[in-house]
Amino acid sequence: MKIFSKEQIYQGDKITEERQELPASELMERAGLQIFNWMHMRMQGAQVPVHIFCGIGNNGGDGLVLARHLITHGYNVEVYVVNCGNSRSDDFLTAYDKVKEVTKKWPKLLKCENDFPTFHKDDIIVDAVFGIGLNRKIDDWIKALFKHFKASGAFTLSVDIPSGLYTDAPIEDREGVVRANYTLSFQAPKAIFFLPETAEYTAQWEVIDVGIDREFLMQTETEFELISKNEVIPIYKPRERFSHKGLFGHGLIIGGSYGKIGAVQLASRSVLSAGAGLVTAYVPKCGYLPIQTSLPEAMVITDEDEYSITSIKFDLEPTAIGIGIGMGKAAESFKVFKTLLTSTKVPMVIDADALNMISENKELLELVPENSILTPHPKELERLIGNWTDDFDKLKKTSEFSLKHKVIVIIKGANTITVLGEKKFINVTGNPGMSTGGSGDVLTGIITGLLCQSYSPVEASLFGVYLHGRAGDMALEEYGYQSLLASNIIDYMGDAYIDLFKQPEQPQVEEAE
Ligand SMILES: NC(=O)C1=CN([C@@H]2O[C@H](COP(=O)(O)OP(=O)(O)OC[C@H]3O[C@@H](n4cnc5c(N)ncnc54)[C@H](OP(=O)(O)O)[C@@H]3O)[C@@H](O)[C@H]2O)[C@@H](O)CC1
Ligand SMILES: Nc1ncnc2c1ncn2[C@@H]1O[C@H](COP(=O)(O)OP(=O)(O)O)[C@@H](O)[C@H]1O
Ligand SMILES: [K+]
Repeated sequence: MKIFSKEQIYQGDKITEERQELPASELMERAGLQIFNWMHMRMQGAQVPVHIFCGIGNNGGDGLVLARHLITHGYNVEVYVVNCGNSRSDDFLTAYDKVKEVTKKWPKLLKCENDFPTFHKDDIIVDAVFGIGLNRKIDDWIKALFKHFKASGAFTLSVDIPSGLYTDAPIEDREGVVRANYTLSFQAPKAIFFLPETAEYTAQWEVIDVGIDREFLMQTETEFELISKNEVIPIYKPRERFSHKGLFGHGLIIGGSYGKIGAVQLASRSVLSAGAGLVTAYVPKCGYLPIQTSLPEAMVITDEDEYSITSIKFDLEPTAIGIGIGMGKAAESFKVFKTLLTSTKVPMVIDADALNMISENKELLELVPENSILTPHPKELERLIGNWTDDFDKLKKTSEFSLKHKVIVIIKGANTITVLGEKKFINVTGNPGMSTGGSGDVLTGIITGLLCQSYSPVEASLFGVYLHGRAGDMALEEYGYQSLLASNIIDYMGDAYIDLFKQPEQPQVEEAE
């Protein structure tokens, strides 16, 4: 699903109004009606007090249209206009007049803290103060209003985005943002719903279809894209009846050191569970017995050294290589890693200590083969690209890094983001149960296994991250957040594959009437 920028959303509105020859306020009417339908379906006429807080732009206008429908359907509604300036939008004014036609109880004007109403924790707050048009720091009294919402404990529904968040920019004041229990976002979610510094304000979200021009939606290229089942199904390569293991590649996992052989076992097993035909683990001598015993399906090549990787010599032609897990950063390991980078042409996943070696010796970046996949967690990313001021700065610097070195960077975490040049793909699967040692090794193995099966580096990255998270989500149901282990993610890889075609995903949009 595409994620549009603020400018693209305004452009989409304009194009839609022109192409569909819409009367003024029609999109706002659709927006308000859709939100009403959403609430009406859930509330079924319940007389819970609904407090609707409207700004003076179009977000506030949406709130007024909603208020009008709730009032005409007999709901218990209080409407407030948060008087934050003098520039009331035309559509806001139209919506305001229409509310006055259906009730004698006019919206209450709020100008300062003394005007704040009291509400009960069982009431409902609708936040239609600011949408994507927020363009500067909010006044202290509006910040106090948002704190007042939070202190009430009432369920808070935000229209389009939680008020106080910028659509395409970092947060300014963490207290000056509405904490929404639910956000109904028009046409597409916003990138801020998924970034570490802003995701907490949108506990749950849903998309409302206001009927933006389909051609515009299809043809507009976006910087961000959300990757869920619908996006990965077209990537999946079905198996032919007469296929054989030779078609599915041979993965080579290079890593491990004394006490960290398990990482290679996890990654190698993941290569196979992702579907590769063969896997070989390249480990120090001390890894021979553990891997042969715990993973009979794998082949093992050992280094000359007992405890760490000091020479990478193999007489096989791997289809893809995953390197770095549990490898350590010994001087010899660095030397052979450098040699491998200059000599290999096969697609590569570079993780953990291999990333750290690059960070400590930036000249290695010149040698990293084009389209290699780097899989840093945030700490490893910081070592690679330097520190950042906020999420947007981080993504900008990662894009620059990706463009400069022609690599794919997978920023791991909740909502893992795959960065390919300017483009950012946000993954939706995965859960905090996966915050456990070894789950990154599993991801490296899965992506290596997909590269073995002729998935392109970008396909392997997106599909791998999706499957890894999905398997983690399915494992969660059996193990729970605390007890989930990295190896459980591998156990559920089969279910994650089967699940792709099990139930078609329900579209996350409610059709416009
Ligand atoms: N396709 C769609 O997505 C559709 C979108 N629609 C809706 O339109 C919304 C966008 O509407 P919008 O452009 O009017 O902006 P909005 O968010 O109401 O805020 C602007 C107002 O706030 C003010 N203001 C700003 N910052 C401020 C501050 N710090 N402190 C105080 N004031 C501040 C600003 O004042 P000004 O800068 O002009 O002085 C202006 O008055 C969008 O989120 C969605 O809800 C639907 O109606 C139709 C389909
Ligand atoms: N809260 C979370 N939600 C979703 N995925 C998570 C979460 N925490 C961790 N993960 C995933 O688990 C993996 C952890 O990787 P990493 O930190 O490298 O672990 P390790 O080094 O122990 O193997 C990443 O793929 C990350 O996206
Ligand atoms: K809002």
